[in-house]
Amino acid sequence: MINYKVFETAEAVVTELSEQLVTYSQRDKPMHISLSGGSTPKLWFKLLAKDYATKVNWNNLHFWWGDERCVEPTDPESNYGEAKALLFDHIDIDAQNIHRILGENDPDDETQRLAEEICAKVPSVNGIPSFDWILLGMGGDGHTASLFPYKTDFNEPNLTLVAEHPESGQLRISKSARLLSNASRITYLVLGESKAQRLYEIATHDAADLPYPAAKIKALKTTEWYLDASAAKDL
Ligand SMILES: O=C1O[C@H](COP(=O)(O)O)[C@@H](O)[C@H](O)[C@H]1O
Repeated sequence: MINYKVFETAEAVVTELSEQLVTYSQRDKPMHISLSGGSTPKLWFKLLAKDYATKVNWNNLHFWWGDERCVEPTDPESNYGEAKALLFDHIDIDAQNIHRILGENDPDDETQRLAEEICAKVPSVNGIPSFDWILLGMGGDGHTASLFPYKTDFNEPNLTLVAEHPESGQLRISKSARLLSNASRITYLVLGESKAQRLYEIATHDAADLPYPAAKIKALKTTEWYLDASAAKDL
């Protein structure tokens, strides 16, 4: 049974996520949170910068990313660059709490460096690092992070990998399915009508019968889908 949380508007979705971020930030230990890229989280970042800058205990949170495009951090395609412009430039957070993927570096070297940084900083469960909360998006083709349909090895033993966008050929660095699945909690954040058909397909088929990484990757404890009414219209 897929765990859907449907809200009337996109604003209501990101308000709920913001309140949960406040709660995470009040825990008695540092929390490791992995952000999604692409366009969907922009609304959330803007709301956090506007209304939550002083409500969140930012320095109890460590931010990571599910994936990054192999571009400079100043490139409009950079997932980190977008989060920096919309959120991190507007809040008081220590630079050491922001663990960006260095998309400008050699992808193989960066993949290795990133895995080492994750192992050094994120507490392990079952022998590998376990993020407290991973936010993931879903592309219109069913990809998540930079794990693409028909291109993803779900048994990949490494924690991080280099991926290639199937259409543009753009190189990406991504957490592997193994690392994503070892999170305590995964929240898929999916907004807008353009994702409705893919969501319907996921809702009406066994994940095993679908090629979509977003349908297959689940966390250790909680996997849930935060949707606005437009995205959920066919469910
Ligand atoms: O390329 C990517 O796509 C997905 C979905 O992006 P969106 O623009 O449809 O929200 C995103 O989750 C991933 O991090 C990103 O690099």
